[in-house]
Amino acid sequence: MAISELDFPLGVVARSHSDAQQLATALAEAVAAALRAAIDSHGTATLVVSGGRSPIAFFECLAEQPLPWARVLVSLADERWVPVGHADSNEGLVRRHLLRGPAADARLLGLYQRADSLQAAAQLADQALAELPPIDVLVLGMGDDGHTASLFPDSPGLSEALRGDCPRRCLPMLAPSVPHQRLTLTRPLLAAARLPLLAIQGPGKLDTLQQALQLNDPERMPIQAFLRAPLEIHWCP
Ligand SMILES: O=C(O)[C@H](O)[C@@H](O)[C@H](O)[C@H](O)COP(=O)(O)O
Repeated sequence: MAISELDFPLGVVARSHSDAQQLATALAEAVAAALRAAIDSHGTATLVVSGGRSPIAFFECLAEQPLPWARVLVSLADERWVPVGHADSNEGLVRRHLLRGPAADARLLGLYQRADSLQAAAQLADQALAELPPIDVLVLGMGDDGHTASLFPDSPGLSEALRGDCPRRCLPMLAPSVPHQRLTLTRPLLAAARLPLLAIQGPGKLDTLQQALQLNDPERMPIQAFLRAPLEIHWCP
């Protein structure tokens, strides 16, 4: 199946790339162009990215893009509740693979803080996110189960996080995979991004997208909440 065969809502753009490196390069160029436009428009740019395994090539391409990086604030769509030095830390991933070269001048607003509990850590992240300007560019990933950010099906608190009027910016979540304890930005914050992008790879994730479109139930497949204009999907086999 090709992504062009999926029936997305009006305004959702789907782009297909020959391989992961082509996707990473095209995504980096699209994000850099949007960041430049944001800086031209209002002097700064706010970029929110996801973690996981697949963004590394994208981060490394984006880091080399020429733009006034000191005017860019980078934050995270979600975080594993582990110290930044932990191998599973999304902040650690961004610091290693994105905040380097020209992009080393960018500022980073991380989500992880030590706390007595995941709930307390989510409160601290929620307070820190009060400083986050409106998101200019959001890059989401997606799991085979239809999760995005750390909005996981069956996680306690998912319904609250998916509310269109959720008063929290960040909530605690539980993932089925380790590390189980996660922090996620909530639907209102993510859905308000000026340019939302979804980067996925492989036929399995096309199947997941097709299921999400057919189910039309964000509680069962949270990605569905974001399959709407002006989402731009980048996919490769
Ligand atoms: O912290 C995380 O793991 C991510 O934010 C998560 O939402 C990720 O985007 C998906 O799990 C896809 O991960 P891959 O791109 O590695 O498949």
